[in-house]
Amino acid sequence: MLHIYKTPDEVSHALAEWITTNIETTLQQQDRFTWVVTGGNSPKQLYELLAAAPYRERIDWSKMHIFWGDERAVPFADNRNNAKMTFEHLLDKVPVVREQVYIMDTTLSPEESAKAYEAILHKYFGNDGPSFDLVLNGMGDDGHTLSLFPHTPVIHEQKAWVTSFYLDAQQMYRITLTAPIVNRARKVAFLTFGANKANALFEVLKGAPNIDQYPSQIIQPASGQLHWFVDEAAASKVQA
Ligand SMILES: O=C1O[C@H](COP(=O)(O)O)[C@@H](O)[C@H](O)[C@H]1O
Repeated sequence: MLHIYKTPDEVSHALAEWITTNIETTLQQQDRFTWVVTGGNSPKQLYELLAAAPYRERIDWSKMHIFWGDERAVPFADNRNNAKMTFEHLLDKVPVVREQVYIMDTTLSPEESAKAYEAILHKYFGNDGPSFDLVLNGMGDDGHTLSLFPHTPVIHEQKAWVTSFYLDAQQMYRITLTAPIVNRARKVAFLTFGANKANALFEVLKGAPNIDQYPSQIIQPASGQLHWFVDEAAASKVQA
């Protein structure tokens, strides 16, 4: 489902409301909510909104269990670290239970970190694999999501739940959930805005299948819902 709003500000507000309502509704039926958060720049305003009234009070943070979709293999103190950004804009400001926050450990080697995160998921969800209540994704200008970058083998990973690889273009290791695990989620929401994403959004939603060029195309929940929250600038080619 495509949700289009005029400005990035409106997108962030609408998504804050949507996420909060989802959490409230889900927690009427179960006692925990598992949320995979995204990194990058796009979610900063959304996270600030969720950390403030009225959303902060509407969410039962004691029942929130937080995971990451991907991580840049840099120390936690590095500004590029996705977990650091999430703490600064959201988690440090809400009464989340620290033991229910599962960061990708970048003190380990990328390979060990991926294995350790997979072990965490096995322990938490059992061997059948996770089925997260919500996965929040971003999409880069190049159509990547999570750390599934164009023309990288991780796009096709079927066995591992979490994997790592060296991203030549950024001279950095990445750690990422793989597509099959994300596609088991009950709901996946993309947050995407800005004219620089218009081409990728068009190709992902309307273009011919080409997951190597536009990895976001691979995110198709098997039995869950897929939502795109975008602004008019990002949607300009889709709407034309
Ligand atoms: O590198 C990354 O980029 C994507 C997209 O970020 P955005 O700021 O352009 O929305 C992000 O979803 C991912 O977590 C991050 O590692």
